[in-house]
Amino acid sequence: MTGVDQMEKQMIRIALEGGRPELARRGLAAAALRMLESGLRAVDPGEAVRRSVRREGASLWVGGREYRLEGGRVLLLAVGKAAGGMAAALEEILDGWIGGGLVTVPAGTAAPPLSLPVREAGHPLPDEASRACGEEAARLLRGARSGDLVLVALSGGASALWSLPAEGLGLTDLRETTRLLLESGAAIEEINAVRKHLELLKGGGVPLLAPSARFLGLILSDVVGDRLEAVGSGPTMPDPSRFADAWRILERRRILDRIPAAVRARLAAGRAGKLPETPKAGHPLFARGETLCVGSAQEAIAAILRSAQAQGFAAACLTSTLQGEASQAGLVLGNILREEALHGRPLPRPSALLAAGETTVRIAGKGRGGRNLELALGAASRLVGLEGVLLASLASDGVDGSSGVGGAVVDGESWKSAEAAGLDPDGLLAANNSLAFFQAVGGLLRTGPTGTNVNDFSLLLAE
Ligand SMILES: Nc1ncnc2c1ncn2[C@@H]1O[C@H](COP(=O)(O)OP(=O)(O)O)[C@@H](O)[C@H]1O
Ligand SMILES: O=C(O)[C@@H](CO)OP(=O)(O)O
Repeated sequence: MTGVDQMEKQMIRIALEGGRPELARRGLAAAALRMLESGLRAVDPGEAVRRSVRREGASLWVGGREYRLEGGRVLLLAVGKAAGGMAAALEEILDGWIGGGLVTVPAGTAAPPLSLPVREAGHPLPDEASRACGEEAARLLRGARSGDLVLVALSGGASALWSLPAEGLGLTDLRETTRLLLESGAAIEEINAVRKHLELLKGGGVPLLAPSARFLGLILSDVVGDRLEAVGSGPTMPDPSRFADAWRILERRRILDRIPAAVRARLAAGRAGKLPETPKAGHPLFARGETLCVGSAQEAIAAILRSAQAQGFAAACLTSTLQGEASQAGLVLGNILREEALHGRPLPRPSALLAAGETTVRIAGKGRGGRNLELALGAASRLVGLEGVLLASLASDGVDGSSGVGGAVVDGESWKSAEAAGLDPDGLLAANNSLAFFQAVGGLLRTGPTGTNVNDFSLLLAE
C-alpha cells in the first residue's frame, strides 16, 4: 500500500444525506464537512499515542518519564471507542514487548489487525460481552506481578464495555441503573460517579486489582474539561466522588426510587460507612503509576479553526465546554448565528464559530435521535428566513444517540420545509424524535463509527 493509499484509508469521510439536494450542493455545507473532517483527523487515536509515547531499546518514554520494559511482562488493556487505533500504535511502538492483554471495542466498530485478542461489547448499555471482557481484564490484572507494567489505553465508551459488578449486583442491575441515568439528563461525571460505586474495575480499579504491578494510563479524553477521572469511569485514577455523592446524584435526577433495590441497598450501605470507599488522591496505590491525556477535543478544535481559516472564513471557538439540555444549547447557538447573518457580529463574514462540548438530553418520548440532532433541530427555528447560514453538529465518534447517524445540519429553510411537509418540529422535539425531522427535510451527517472519540462539535457558518 502506498503512503497516499494509506492516507486515503485513514481519511474519515462525512456524508451529507437526505431529502433536499440543494442543501448538499451548497458550498457552505461542503466547507463545513471539510472543517469537521479536519477535526476528526486531528484526533486520530494512533497519532495521539505516537505523539506521546516512544520506545528506545528496552525503555518506553512517556511524558518525560522512563519505563524499563525488562524484568517483567508488559500487559496492554485497550478499551473504548478508540481502543483499536490506540492498541495498533502501541503494538507497533512496543514491537514484540507486549506479553498479553485484551482490546475491547463497541460492537460494530472496525478494529485494525492486531496481535492481541479483540472483543466487541455492548454500548451504551453493558451486556454479557461487557461482563466477559470485564472478567477477562480482571483476571489479567490479578495475575500481574511486581515488575510487570500494565498499560491501559483508555477512551470514551469504556464504562459500558468493561463491566465487573460489585458483590451482590448483577448485570441487569447495572443495565437498568445506566439506562435510567442516561435518560435522566445527568452529565457524564454524575453517571460515572454512580458507576464507580457499583463496579470493581472503575474508580481506581486497575491498581486495586494489580497492586504490585506498575501501571500507565494513556487517555484519549471525551469528557468536557478533560477531567481524566471521568473518562471511562477512571480505572487508573483516584476517585474524587463518594458513596454519598452517588446517592445525591440519583436523588437530584429523581431516579432513586426507580433504581434496582440491590443498587439502592449497596449505595445505602456505602453511605453509612459499611463498605470500603473507592481509593482517593494520595492513596499509595497511585504511587506505582501515572495517567496522562494523549489527546482531546482541543486538538480537533485547533484543526477545525485552521481549516476554516484556510477556506477564507474568520474563525473562533465560542466554547470548548458546552453543556446543558441539547435543544436549549441549539436555540442559543441559533441566536448567535442569526446575529452573524444580520449584523456580522461577533466576527466579520464569512465566519465560522465553533462550540465544542457534550450536551445532554432528558428523554421524555419514545422517538429516535441524539444530542447533536436535537441541538441542530433546536437551532433551526432561529434560522428561519436567513440565507447563507448553516449549523452542523456532529458526534466525533460518529454515533449520535439512538439515531444511527453522526449528526445533522440545518439552514434557513430546514424548519419551514418540515412544516411544509406537514411535520410539527416542536412536537418531534418533545417526543425526542429528531431523526424523523431530518429524514423528512434532509441534512443527516453519516460517518459510521469513526474509531475515535472526543467531544461533540457544533459549527456555525455564515457567508
Ligand atoms: N431519541 C433520542 N433523542 C435524543 N437523545 C437520545 C435519544 N436516545 C438516546 N439519546 C441520548 O443519547 C445518549 C447516548 O448516546 P451516545 O451517542 O452513545 O452517547 P456517548 O457518545 O456519550 O456515548 C444518551 O445519553 C441519551 O440521552
Ligand atoms: O465511557 C464513559 O464513561 C464515557 C466517558 O468517557 O464515554 P461514552 O459517553 O462514550 O460512553
